[in-house]
Amino acid sequence: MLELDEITKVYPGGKRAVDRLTLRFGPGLVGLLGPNGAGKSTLMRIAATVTRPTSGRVLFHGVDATAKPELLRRALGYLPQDFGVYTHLTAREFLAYLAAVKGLSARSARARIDELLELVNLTEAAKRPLGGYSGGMLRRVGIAQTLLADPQVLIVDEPTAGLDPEERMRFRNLLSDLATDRLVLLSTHIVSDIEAIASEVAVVSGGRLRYRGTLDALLQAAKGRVWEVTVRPEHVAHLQSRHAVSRVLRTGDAMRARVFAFEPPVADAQPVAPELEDAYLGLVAAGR
Ligand SMILES: Nc1ncnc2c1ncn2[C@@H]1O[C@H](COP(=O)(O)OP(=O)(O)OP(=O)(O)O)[C@@H](O)[C@H]1O
Repeated sequence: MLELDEITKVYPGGKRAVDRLTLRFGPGLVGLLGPNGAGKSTLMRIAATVTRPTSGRVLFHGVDATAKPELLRRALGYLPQDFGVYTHLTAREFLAYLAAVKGLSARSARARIDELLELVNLTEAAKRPLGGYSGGMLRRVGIAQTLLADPQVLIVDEPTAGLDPEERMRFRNLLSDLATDRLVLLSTHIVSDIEAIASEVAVVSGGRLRYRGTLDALLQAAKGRVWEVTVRPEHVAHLQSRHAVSRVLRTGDAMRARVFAFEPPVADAQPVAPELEDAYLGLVAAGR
C-alpha cells in the first residue's frame, strides 16, 4: 500500500538524517522504533509528504507521492510530534474547524465529529476548552483529527510522549483497534509502546534500517546473547562502554546488569532469556 523506496534525507548543513532506507507497508500496525535522533520524525514527515526527501520516492498504491502527493494526502491522517491546538476552542469547535479546512461539508462533519468524540472517549469533555485538557486527552483530540476523513494510512509520531501509564495503555489500545483495517505507522523510542500491539517492527538508528520483521523473530535472534552479570558499582560505566546494557539494579553492595553480547561479557555471566528491550538495544548498539 505504502512504500518508502531508497529514501535519503540530507538537511541543509549536511546532516544525513535518513540514509537509503526502503520499507514497504500493508495494513496493520507497524512500530517504527529507534533512539532519539535516529531519523524517525524525518521519515514520518517524508511519508506524510510534509518534507521532501533528498532522493528516493514515496509510493502509494504504486503512485509516486513525491511527484503527485494528492492521492496519498487524501488517504492520510498524520499526528506530528509537536501537534498544537487552539486552547480557547472546545474539542468540538477545534475538530469542526479542521474539518472545514479539509473541505468536509458542515453536515457530514457534525456526524463524523460525534462518532470520533465517542471513539476517543471525549464526548463528555467535548464542550470544554482544550486549554483545560490533560496530555492524554489532547493526544486523543490529535488522533480524532487524523480520522476526520477516515484515512487508509495513519501516521503517528511519538504519540505517547508525556502521557501517564494509564493514558499510555488507553492510547495503545485505541491505535491497535484502528489498525484492523488500515495502516498505522507508529514511531517511538519506547519498546513497551509497541510490544503488545505491533504486528511488525522496523528498527532505525543513525538514519538506517537495522531490522524489519516480527517482534518474535527479533526476540529469537537475541537468544543466547543476553547475560546477567554482577559487578561492583564502579565497573558499571566500563561495562556500558563495551556492551549494550539494558537494565542495572542495585543488589546490596553490588550491581546486577542485563547485557547483550555474543560472548559472556565477564567470566561468571549467567545466560538469561532475552526480552524485547535487550534485543532492541543490542541491535542499536551493533549499528553504532
Ligand atoms: N530541520 C533540521 N535541520 C537539520 N537537522 C535536523 C533537522 N531536523 C532533524 N535534524 C537532525 O536529523 C537527525 C534525525 O532527527 P529526527 O528528528 O528525524 O530523529 P528522531 O528519531 O525523530 O528523534 P527524536 O525522537 O529525538 O525526534 C537528528 O540528528 C536531528 O538533529
